[in-house]
Parts: sequence; C-alpha cells; structure tokens
Amino acid sequence: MSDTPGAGQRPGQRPRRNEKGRERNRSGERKFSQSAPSQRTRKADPARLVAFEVLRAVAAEDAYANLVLPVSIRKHRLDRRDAGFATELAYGALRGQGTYDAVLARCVDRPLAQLDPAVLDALRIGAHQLLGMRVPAHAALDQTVGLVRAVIGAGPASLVNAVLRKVAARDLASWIGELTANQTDGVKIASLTHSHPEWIVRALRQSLVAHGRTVEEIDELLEADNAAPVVNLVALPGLGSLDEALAEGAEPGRLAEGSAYFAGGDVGRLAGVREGTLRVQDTGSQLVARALAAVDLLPAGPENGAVAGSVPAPDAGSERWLDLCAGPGGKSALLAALGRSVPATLVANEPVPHRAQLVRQALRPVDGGTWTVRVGDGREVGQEEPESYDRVLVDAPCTGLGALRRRPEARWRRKPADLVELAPLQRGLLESALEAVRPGGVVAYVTCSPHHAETLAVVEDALRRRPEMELLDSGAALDAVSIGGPLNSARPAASGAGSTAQLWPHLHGTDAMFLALIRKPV
Ligand SMILES: C[S@@+](CC[C@H](N)C(=O)[O-])C[C@H]1O[C@@H](n2cnc3c(N)ncnc32)[C@H](O)[C@@H]1O
Repeated sequence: MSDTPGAGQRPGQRPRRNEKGRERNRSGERKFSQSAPSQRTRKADPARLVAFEVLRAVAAEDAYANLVLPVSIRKHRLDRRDAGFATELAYGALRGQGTYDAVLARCVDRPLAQLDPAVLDALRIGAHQLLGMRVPAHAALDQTVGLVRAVIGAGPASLVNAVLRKVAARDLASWIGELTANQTDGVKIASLTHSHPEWIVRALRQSLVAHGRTVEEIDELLEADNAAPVVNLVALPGLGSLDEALAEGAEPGRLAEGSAYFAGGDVGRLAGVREGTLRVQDTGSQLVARALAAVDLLPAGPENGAVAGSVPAPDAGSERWLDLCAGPGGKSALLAALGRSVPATLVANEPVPHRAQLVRQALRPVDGGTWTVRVGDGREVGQEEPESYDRVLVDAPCTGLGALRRRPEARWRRKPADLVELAPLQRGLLESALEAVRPGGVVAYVTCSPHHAETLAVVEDALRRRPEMELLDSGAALDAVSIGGPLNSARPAASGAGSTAQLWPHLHGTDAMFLALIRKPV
C-alpha cells in the first residue's frame, strides 16, 4: 500500500503498515508523488511525529530515547503497528546518525551545523526511511515533507523535499561506497559504514584485541550494535515463571537458565512483568549475576565472623551478599531470588535516592526480611563494614560501550573524557568491595563495557595493589552457569593464574559484559 493520492490514498491519510510496522510497498519501485504541492500531505503522520519528537527531545533536552519514546507513543495513541514503526524509525535514525549525516552533508548546500536543528532531525528521519527501512521513496518523502510542513513550516518543507530527493537517488550500499571511496583509514571506513564515532571504533578494536579476539571482528561487532536487540526476559528463580511469555510466543533462552527471548511487543501485558517476578534483563547480565552466586567460596576461619552493623543478621550457615552499585536493581532482584535457596541475605547499595527507590521496587517480589537497600556511596562500605560479606557485586558505573544497541543515542553522547572521569570511581568501588568481602569470599567486578580502561586496567591495578588476592577463572565460572555450552569468553591473566571474561553482542547475542571474579585469601 502506498500513501500518495495517485496510489490510492488521500493526502493526510495515515499510511498502512504491516505486522512489523513496515509500510507496504506494492511495486517495490522508487516513485515520487506526482501530485501538486497543494495536494500533498499537510498533516503529520503520528508515527513519524513520535519519532521526530524523540529525536528533538534527545538533541534539545539531552533526553534518553527509551524514556521519551513510550511517553510520546501514549500521547499520540499509536496502535501496536504504528508504535513499532515509530520505534524503528526513532532508534534507527539515532543509531544511523553518523552515516546519515555524512550522506546529508553531500546533499545540502551548507554545513549541517548551519541548518535549523529541527530540520536536521527531520532529514535524519527521512534518510532512515529511505536508506535504512524499506519505506517506498514516495511515502518517505511525502510523509516527511508533510511532517516538516505541519510542525516547522513551508519553507523548510521545500528544502527537506529537495534534499531527500537527492538522498533517494542511491541506496545505502551505494552511498557508503561513495562516502568511503577515497578513504584508506580502516577506522574512518568502519565509522562511516557502521555509524559509530571514530573514537569508539578505535576503542572497540583495541578492546577486541585486549580480550583475546581479533581486530577483524570489528565489522561484525559494530553491525551487532546497530541491530535492534530482542527483549530478554528472566523469571526470578523460585518466584517467577516463563509459561505466559512462552505461550505468547517467546522463545526459551539459549544461554541462561530461566530466560526467554520475547519479540512480541509490549512486555507490560505479561502478568509476571507487572508483578515483577518476570523481568526484562539482558542475558549477559543474568549470566554474570548467576556466576557470582554459584562460584565456590572458601570457608571463613572462625575469627572471620561477619560484623553486624546495618546488615540484616543472617541465620548461622547462611550467606551475606552485597550489591554495591545496585540501581535500578536488575541484578539485585536476580541475586536476591537466587539467594533464597542458599539462604543468603542481600544488601543493595545505591547512592542516588530515586534509583534506590527503583531497587526497592525491583526487590519487592522477593520475600521481605531477606534484603535491605542502603542509600550511600559504595566507596565507604569497605571501611564501614570490613570483611562482612561472602559475595560482593561491583556492577560499576561505566561508559556503557557494550550496550550501545540498547541506547541508540549513547554513542553520540559519550566522550573519551568520560573514561577519565569514571576511572577513579571504578577503582574506588572495587577497592571498597575488596575490603568489604570476608576472607574466602568473592568479589565480582562487572561492567557493561569492554573498554580496556574500565575493565582489565581496573582489575590489574587492584591485583597489583593487593597481590594476595586471587583472580579466579571467570571464563570457567560463566561456562558453569551457561546452559548453551562453553562461551569461549575467557582471557587468561598475564600471571597465568585465573582469567577475566568478556561477552560480546556479535558472538553471544548479549551486551558486552565484562566479568572478573576475585577471591580474598583466607
Ligand atoms: C551499571 S549501574 C548498575 C546496574 C545494576 N546493577 C542493575 O543490574 O540494574 C551503576 C550504578 O552505580 C551507581 N553509582 C554511581 N556512583 C556510585 C557510588 N559512588 N557508589 C555506588 N554506586 C554508585 C549509579 O547510580 C548506577 O545506578
């Protein structure tokens, strides 16, 4: 189905979309509207308007796309198909911004920075429909120009029309060929081809090598960042069930026990999700939490009894667990549920009050009395409660370079300076965790970034400062909780003892989670 008058649809009529939210293209050819400008679409298609609002909020208000998108979808009362189309359009335009801006720069007669930012966002939305989605060219043009006419004005609408016609003259492969024709620098080529900032391409190439992979994998890794991730679910052990999700078409997870992949749209319609016993959580996050919960401890000596303080007093024989950086509580909820059968009590620490509230909400389905939320700086816990915990998770604040596929705008917002700012915090948190863990207990240092500076460099520094600590075989610990066989994620330590582990979107279909398990000697 097309949405131009000549193809059976009146101006302003909403385009029809198929089950996946894609607009239908009867002929598959690229055609433009033959109607006079006065007859063309004057109203904004609500799905495109939603995508446009998301891009505007991201650019002008520093908003997070995943937070503003559902609000805008609700405001414009999009049905499921239109919501799918708006999501693909907004996220795709944000992810593809680097490549699309390079294309647009070839089609606009002035530097892009001199365009009205709203017009530039509309052009990005048009470019993604033309180059990244299979929207018929006439529909992409007519509807995007209609959007601009309705929300920005007639003058910009003509500019957008002229520019998008030039964009539509080639397909994406042909544009990339054109953009990279005279390039010899592999980083620049990958950056233009896969729409990542050059510094991130460079950092991810180095990360692959640092974690024992090869630089040749970079294209696959960057491609994986650009694919919309399927929603991963976890049923809290002993509390939740996958049955309803599986009945709704979810597929059983291939790597983590109790997990599933859900491509069926809004998870909020699942009762388990509403109750909090079935949670959206990346499989990589599930695996690192499970690895910490399952890894062997050494028995504490008799003099190593835990200090009470604010920690819930456990029964004799039970364990005390600490999640040092808990907000918004995804891993806390899984750990607390896993701890029920140990039994273990959990302290979930988070310094940001509204995030601490999210942790409480996440923990609500788990029996009260087995967990507490501490609101404070994790760097102080080690001194306040030395040698108090059996297992400590440090899911450190990081750049999130391993979760770019989930946060479409993040790659443009992150800066190399963030690494410098985060480094002392990451080191301070790991140091505090190593203080807080009891002899024979284990600390898991985790990031959703594979960047050398926030993974290996932090762990190697800590082990240099405390050579008595034992790096465990973190790769084997992940394999032990994998239901899909060995993950091949280990990087043996330079010292020869133990390994760190790194998961990858292009290999494991997970976020690029890093894990180092460190045991304190008895
Ligand atoms: C990567 S997130 C943790 C994600 C969480 N573990 C989950 O699975 O939902 C890092 C968290 O550390 C928190 N944080 C920042 N500074 C901190 C500090 N000084 N001490 C403890 N946590 C901190 C952030 O507010 C953020 O909520």
